Amino acid sequence: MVRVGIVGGTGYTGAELLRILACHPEASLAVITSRTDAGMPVAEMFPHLRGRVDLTFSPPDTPALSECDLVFFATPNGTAMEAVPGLLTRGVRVIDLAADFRLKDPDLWQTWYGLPHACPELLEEAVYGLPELHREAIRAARLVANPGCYPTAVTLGFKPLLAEGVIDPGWLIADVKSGVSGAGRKATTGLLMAEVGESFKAYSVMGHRHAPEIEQNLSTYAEAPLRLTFVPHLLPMIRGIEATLYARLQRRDVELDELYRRHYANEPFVDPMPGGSHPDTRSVRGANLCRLTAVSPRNSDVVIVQSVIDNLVKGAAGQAVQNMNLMFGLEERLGLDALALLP
Ligand SMILES: NC(=O)C1=CN([C@@H]2O[C@H](COP(=O)(O)OP(=O)(O)OC[C@H]3O[C@@H](n4cnc5c(N)ncnc54)[C@H](OP(=O)(O)O)[C@@H]3O)[C@@H](O)[C@H]2O)C=CC1
Ligand SMILES: CC(=O)N[C@@H](CCC(=O)OP(=O)(O)O)C(=O)O
Repeated sequence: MVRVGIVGGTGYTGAELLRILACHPEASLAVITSRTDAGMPVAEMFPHLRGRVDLTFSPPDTPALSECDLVFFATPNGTAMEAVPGLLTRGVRVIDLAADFRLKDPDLWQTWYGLPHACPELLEEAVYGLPELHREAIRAARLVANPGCYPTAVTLGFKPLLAEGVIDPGWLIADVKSGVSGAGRKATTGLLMAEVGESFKAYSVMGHRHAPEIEQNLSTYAEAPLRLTFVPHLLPMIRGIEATLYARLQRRDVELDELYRRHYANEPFVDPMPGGSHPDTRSVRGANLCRLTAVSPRNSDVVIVQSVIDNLVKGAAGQAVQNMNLMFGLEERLGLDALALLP
């Protein structure tokens, strides 16, 4: 059994970790933290866990975290980096669901996250936790940086085309939409139902912190400098991300369905659908899955990729458990077999 701790257990990704881990046959939940709700039984805050999780929230400075095999940080950006060095020293492995260890360049991190990195010496060691890119490194990692939700959908969508030299890396567009749970559980006026309901908007069009993360992922596969336009949108729904990706073909001798099928043939959590199908967010709601498809409309040199995930599952907690399975030599699918919820 893997003895697991969760820092930040009252947010949406923490709650999603609890939902998945409560049914995981090889994980034993040992500690879960909250500063605001320390002392409260978990099942009182989250009644769907009654009878399944018999823990009480502890403050995040509890020494019990040091006795875990693995600690997940489901906390705001800039939190994990303060505690991670101490945990690693005590032999505890860490998966951070926030962005603290995702970017390799500490100056770039400071530019986008607004504060100096507390432990830049760990950035090189940290493994970016997208199993479809770094499976072998994740198995051996002490510290995994779980990807952002938008970068998961966009990276998995563009990667086959770049890796096989099919598109021009100098002209990539990612038009991506997210449900409001992507912004977390904290009270924010802009996320009230009366603000987001019956409305739809783009945001951070001048630059979003996920752009450098996506560029870092995809640059490895690009033969020339990568130029990405990334525009996120907020949708009046709760869960889900849909990424519509555009690129210019630089080769026409490629059968896109075959390319995606071959590229993801051994990936348990990526489902390449036939061209002409339209993956929708409800087909992945609650599931640890990215569904995608690529087409090039007739007489056009543009390829359009559609990629969908549940931001809280393949975009966060599900992917984190997939990484845990790899790190502890468990079957990669363990605890992650849930199908999507329909409707
Ligand atoms: N929501 C999503 O779809 C995704 C989120 N992420 C990332 O995952 C992380 C968590 O996101 P999410 O669950 O949405 O966030 P929430 O805002 O919903 O929850 C944050 C949690 O962290 C705790 N917390 C806040 N500040 C601190 C602190 N200084 N020390 C310890 N605990 C703290 C909070 O509890 P308390 O204040 O009581 O301690 C709460 O439990 C974020 O970095 C987010 O960017 C990544 C991918 C997708
Ligand atoms: C809808 C919405 O607001 N989404 C969030 C992204 C959530 C996330 O995954 O961001 P991290 O990199 O911090 O983990 C945003 O745009 O800030």
